[in-house]
Amino acid sequence: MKTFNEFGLEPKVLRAITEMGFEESTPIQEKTIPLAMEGKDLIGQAQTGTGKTAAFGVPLIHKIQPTEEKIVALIMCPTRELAIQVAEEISKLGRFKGIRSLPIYGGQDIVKQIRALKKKPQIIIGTPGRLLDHINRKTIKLDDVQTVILDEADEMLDMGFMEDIQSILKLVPEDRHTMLFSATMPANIQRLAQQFLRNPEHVSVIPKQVSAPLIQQAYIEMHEKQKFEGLCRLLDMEAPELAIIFGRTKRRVDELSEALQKRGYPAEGLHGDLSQNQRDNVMRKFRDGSIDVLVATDVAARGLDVSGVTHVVNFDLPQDPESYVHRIGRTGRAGKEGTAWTFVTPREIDHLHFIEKITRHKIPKKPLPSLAEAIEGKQKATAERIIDILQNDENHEFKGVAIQLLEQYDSVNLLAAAMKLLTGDKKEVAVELTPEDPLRAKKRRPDVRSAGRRPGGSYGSRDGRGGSRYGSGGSGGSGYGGSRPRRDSRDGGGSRDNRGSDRPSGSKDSWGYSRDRNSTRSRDTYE
Ligand SMILES: Nc1ncnc2c1ncn2[C@@H]1O[C@H](COP(=O)(O)OP(=O)(O)OP(=O)(O)O)[C@@H](O)[C@H]1O
Ligand SMILES: [Mg+2]
Repeated sequence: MKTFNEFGLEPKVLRAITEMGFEESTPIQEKTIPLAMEGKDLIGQAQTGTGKTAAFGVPLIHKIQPTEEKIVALIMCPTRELAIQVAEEISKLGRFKGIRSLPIYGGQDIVKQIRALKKKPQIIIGTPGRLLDHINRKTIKLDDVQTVILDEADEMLDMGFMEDIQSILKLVPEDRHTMLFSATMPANIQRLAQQFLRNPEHVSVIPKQVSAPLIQQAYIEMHEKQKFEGLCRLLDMEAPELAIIFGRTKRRVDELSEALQKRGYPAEGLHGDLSQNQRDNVMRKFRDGSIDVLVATDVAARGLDVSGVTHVVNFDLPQDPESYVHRIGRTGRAGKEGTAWTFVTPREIDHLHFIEKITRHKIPKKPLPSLAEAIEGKQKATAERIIDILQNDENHEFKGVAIQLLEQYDSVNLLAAAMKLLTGDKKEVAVELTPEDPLRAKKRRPDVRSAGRRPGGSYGSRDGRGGSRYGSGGSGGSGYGGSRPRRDSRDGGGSRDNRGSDRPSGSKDSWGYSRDRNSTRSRDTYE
């Protein structure tokens, strides 16, 4: 691999890269940085966690001049958390050069954003809904934008965002430099992308297998009712450093995070119905390790880079193969190993095989961890915690009382009692989750396509204030119909709950399957 010195980058950019701890470039960086520096339009595809952000960030920072007093680059991301994260990386890269960048996303005080915009950032990293708000208020002008980047491009050009992206790109000068990035790039989306790109180069460093190779994958077959106990056993057995558990719906995420807390796991939920403050708090706690378990909808599936995530669990099977690839890609990043478990109910096995087929990776089956394995794992983790304290914390204040106790009791019994307390067994706490319907392959209905319009067409839905991203739609095409029956809001959640989301169209993609847009793919209110 090339070192960053070999790209002809200016010293201030190199210094930032070194400070970030990057030595060699990753394959996608090696391929795209020179092309991007030449100003070539491109589609960059590489596995999750392989440094696509710097692949576009480095050449962008290299190109922009700090003296510029207008917005010259626009990066668009599908979720608020991702916009924040990408903005952070861009700001690190631009720090010595004095490049000003600003994240712009829904849920944040717009007045505050307007104030920050007055400082004349050169790069805006935003979610489409809020960007449009600013464009309409004339607080953001795109007339001078020279570079546009779509991170998670397949998601951004998919039905939910397409209209917004089109409206935004219409306002950017045509002779711009455009780059699209994602780990997945279905052919129909690539075709769509052509309209935004000029003679693009398709840079793909995807080997045979789409999912990242450092992720050990497995599935466990179990009934819906066994899932929660199964998850607790798995968490006990594996003792993750940090884990992300994906649930299908917002309700699921709420119930599951609460249930885990009841059982003594430091868990919190993330989904689009939370306030931005709540979302920020949950992410901050997860990043700093004050919680070990993040329970999330697909809002956390794309792009998020949290170091220390050793495990991903698909508590519910994802709807799309892409979603599977991105979800499990939250672990096994930047050369680290990770483990991904997927829970599959007997009726969903066909759907799992479909995901295997599309991602070209056979997922091995593992048994449900036994109670003995769970206990053993938990005990081992507790022992490790004790040893860790023993080795790192010399002067703790419990020594006096420890000496007293040891004079009165047997040392083994004493330690065993302390460990029992530490292990915090709360198995007796009863929890109940509302069952989810199984996902399964089923015959499609005949082609009944209709336009996918957002109800009301208001931008409000983008900020999680209600309204599904996708209006009513139909299914189209033939072949695989990986959908469940359409789910309506059974718990009064209405369209705020993503379970009613419909996505029209059903064209074949590069992986040779029909994307069923009438599916109830686990969509969240992304911005
Ligand atoms: N050249 C490099 N050397 C070492 N670490 C790197 C390098 N480039 C990026 N990284 C680190 O690798 C991690 C993953 O990078 P990044 O988030 O850009 O991946 P990605 O390809 O965008 O993944 P995803 O498809 O999930 O969005 C980050 O923590 C980043 O700081
Ligand atoms: Mg990324």
